[in-house]
Amino acid sequence: MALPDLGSSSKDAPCAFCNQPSKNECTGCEHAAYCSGEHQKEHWPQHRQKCKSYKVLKNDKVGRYGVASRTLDPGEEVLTEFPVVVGPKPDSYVMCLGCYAPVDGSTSCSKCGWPVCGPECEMQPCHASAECQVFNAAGAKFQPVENCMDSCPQLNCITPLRLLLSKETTPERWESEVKLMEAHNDERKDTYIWENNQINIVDYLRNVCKLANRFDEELIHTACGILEVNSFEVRCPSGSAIQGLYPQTAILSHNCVPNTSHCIIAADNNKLILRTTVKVEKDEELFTTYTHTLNPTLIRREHLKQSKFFDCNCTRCTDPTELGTNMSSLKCNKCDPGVIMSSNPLDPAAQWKCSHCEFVTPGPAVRRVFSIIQNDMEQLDYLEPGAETVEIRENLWKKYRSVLHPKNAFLMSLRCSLSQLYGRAEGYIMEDLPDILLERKIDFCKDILSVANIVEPGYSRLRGMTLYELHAPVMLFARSQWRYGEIDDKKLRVRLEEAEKYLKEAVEILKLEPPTSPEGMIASIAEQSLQQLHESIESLPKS
Ligand SMILES: C[S@@+](CC[C@H](N)C(=O)[O-])C[C@H]1O[C@@H](n2cnc3c(N)ncnc32)[C@H](O)[C@@H]1O
Repeated sequence: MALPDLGSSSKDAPCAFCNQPSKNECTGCEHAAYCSGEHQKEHWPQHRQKCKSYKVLKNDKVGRYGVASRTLDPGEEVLTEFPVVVGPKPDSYVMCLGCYAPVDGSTSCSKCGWPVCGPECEMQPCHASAECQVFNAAGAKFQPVENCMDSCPQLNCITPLRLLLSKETTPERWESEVKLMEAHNDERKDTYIWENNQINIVDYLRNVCKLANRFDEELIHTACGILEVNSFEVRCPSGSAIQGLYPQTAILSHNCVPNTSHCIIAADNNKLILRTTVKVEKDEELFTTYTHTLNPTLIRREHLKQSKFFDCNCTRCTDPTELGTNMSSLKCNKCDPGVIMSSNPLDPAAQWKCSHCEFVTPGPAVRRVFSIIQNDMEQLDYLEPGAETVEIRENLWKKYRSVLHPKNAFLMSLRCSLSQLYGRAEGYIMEDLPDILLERKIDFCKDILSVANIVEPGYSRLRGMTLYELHAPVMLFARSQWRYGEIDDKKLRVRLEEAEKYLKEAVEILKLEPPTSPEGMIASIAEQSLQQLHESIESLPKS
């Protein structure tokens, strides 16, 4: 652990731990004092757990934002927080209002008639102490839906209503945290979402639910805006994705290269843990990402503008090469080595130009190409896992590799899914993969890491998962080559040590995930594999 970052202070306050005179003051919390010398080593780790690792500042560009109040190590916990509210996202399918599992509408709450799995779920406080009472008192009925997999706008009022009710039940938290959150009402007023909210949420709550005396129109729209701009996705054990409002974490600004990552522990009342992914120096800004890092700049910026109402001008967005990754670039079909990039990535209308020939094309034409690819990629989400999904992705790969730069973000997304399918999909399980596919999986993982090291560096889930995917084919390919006499014992050891290095780092990253999450479960499998791999390396003849 790094030694303390102590500010020099003229205050002669006693050490917070041993009461001896001290001239040191923690630069993190600005009030605890430390003795110097020997005690420092002992007291610093104790203090580190108590001292707030970030502070909140404000400027005209972003509003509130967070900075590190001392140097933070990679993977260090920045904060933990419980949500003010959780509930369905807008336009979700019909789900139980107690546990959020998908339901078909055949079971409902005995008190209000809205969808729940059964008696246990209707008693869950999130439902029983919130909307259930309102619906019951007002006689607001849930209208049966024809197809339970379709989006159900009736549920759109649930989370805003829960948030509004929290204003009455926990007014301190509303006053000190929620009220300060950005809702972007002025920008949202002209959107179709605002119009839909007016009907499905504002009018519904005020008229059908008879809440007009408790919540005015502006307040309801503000609650909707706070959720739209600030909420995080929460994955439920049932597989449903819902939303949660975490006011401290939501203070962090966006950057397309984040230096933090968070996980949410469903089994611990949806507790969120925010950690750094890389070393963050004192006074450096803490960033999260509001969008998918494996998207090209045009798509990321469009998403941020539409959903969070700002133009991202981060270093990655400003650079036509996306920090040298070429994640936005296309191949030139007029010359061989040419790479096509935007002449101004902050302007969607700017010309895209070839780096080698005279070819130019307008930004909107590139956007149309991206739309076609996005559409193809979205179809992949509806495929059942199986051999066919490998082939469909490989075909898309072939289709786009002549158009896109090899490191383009869309090809990276395809690599991500293929790297996980090779070794798991039907007909492609790890033990049966021929060497050529082991090598393909290795190449995919290495390519993903080459961009992940830049756009999601350090302790990121993307790096952790990719390192885990990489270790197995490296190990199996080495063994296969050794078996056929293509490499000797010495080379085998080198390769297995390489696999061990990947696995070690994967464990280090993934063990920070909740043990019951998919990544946390992989961490524990990886830890066992690491032990076995280590033993198998130890048993090799030493040269
Ligand atoms: C989740 S909130 C972040 C906290 C917010 N700054 C506040 O004061 O409550 C998201 C909003 O912060 C602002 N914001 C965050 N990151 C930004 C960035 N990189 N550039 C400009 N504005 C940003 C935008 O107004 C955005 O809608």
